[in-house]
Amino acid sequence: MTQQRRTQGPMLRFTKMHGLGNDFMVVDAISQPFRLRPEMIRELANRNFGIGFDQLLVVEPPGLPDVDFRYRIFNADGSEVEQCGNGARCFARFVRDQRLTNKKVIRVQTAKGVIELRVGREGMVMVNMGVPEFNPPAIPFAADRRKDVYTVDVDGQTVELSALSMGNPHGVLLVEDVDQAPVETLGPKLERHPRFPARANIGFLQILDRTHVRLRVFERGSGETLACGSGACAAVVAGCLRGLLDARVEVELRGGPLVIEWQGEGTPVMMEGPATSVFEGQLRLPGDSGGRRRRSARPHKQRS
Ligand SMILES: N[C@H](CCC[C@H](N)C(=O)O)C(=O)O
Repeated sequence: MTQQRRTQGPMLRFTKMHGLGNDFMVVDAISQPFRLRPEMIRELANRNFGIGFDQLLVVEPPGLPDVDFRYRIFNADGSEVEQCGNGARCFARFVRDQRLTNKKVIRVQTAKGVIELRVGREGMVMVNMGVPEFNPPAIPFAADRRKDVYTVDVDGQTVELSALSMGNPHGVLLVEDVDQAPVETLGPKLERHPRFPARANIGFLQILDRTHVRLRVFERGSGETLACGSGACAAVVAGCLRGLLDARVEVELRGGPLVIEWQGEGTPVMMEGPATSVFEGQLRLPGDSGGRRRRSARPHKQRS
C-alpha cells in the first residue's frame, strides 16, 4: 500500500541553549511564524524522538509599553508557565545573538509580570526575578493563613516545607544531604500534591553555612533538572525566612553555581549566572495532517 504523502509544514529555526544544564529550545517568533500545540511541544521535548529540552522559550513582540519583548515558557509536558530563571538568562543572550536588540538591559513581559535582564561580562547575566509572593492564594497553596513553614501529609508521612511564588509556584524542603534526598520519590508526589492546585516546583535544600547551599529541584512539568533558577531563588528566600541564610548566597546546583541575593520581604530576588548557546538548527514542522520532520543542526556561530 503506498504511503499516503503527507503535507509538509514550514521550516522552523531554533537555537539550543542551557543555563547550568537546564536546557532549552529557543524560538524567535518575531521573525518567523510560530504556533505549536502542546502535543507537538511534548514530541519536540522528547530526548529520543525529538530535540530534547526541559523548556521551550518563545520570543514574541512586546504586549506592553516600555517592555522590549514578551517571553513565553512551555514545560516539556507542553504546559505554559509563568517563570523560568535559567531561561531568562538564555533569553537575554539569544535576543542579542540574533540581533533582535543591542540593549544590555532588557525588559521582558512574562505571564506573571515584567522582569529585567542585565547582560554582563563573560556571558554572565543578572536577572531581577521580581518580588516573591507568600500569600497562599497567590502561590497558589492551600492554607488558611500564611506560614514560613507548613506541614503537609504525603501518603501518611508528614513533610515540612516552605511555599512561595517566584511568579511560578515552589515548595522548598530542608534535607541533610541532597545526594541522599528522595527527589525521585517525594518530588513527583509533592509536585502534584492537592495543596498545590497548580502543581509546583519542589526544591530539596541542603544548607552548608549562611552563604552556601546545595540544591536539587524536581520541576513542575519537566521532572528533575540539572538546575532551576527560580528554584534557587525560592530556596534562598525560604532559607532567609527561616533565619538560616544571609542576603547573598551561592547556590550549588547539579549543573553548577548561581549567586542569589535577597534583601528581605517586599524586595526583588536578584540572580546571576551564565547562559550558553550550543547549536542552531532548523526543523520542518508537520503540515496540518502531520508531516515528516527533517532536522538539521550546525554548531552555534560565536557572536564576535
Ligand atoms: N527551569 C526554570 C523553572 C521552570 C519552571 C517550570 N518548571 C514551572 O512549571 O514553573 C528555571 O530555571 O526557573
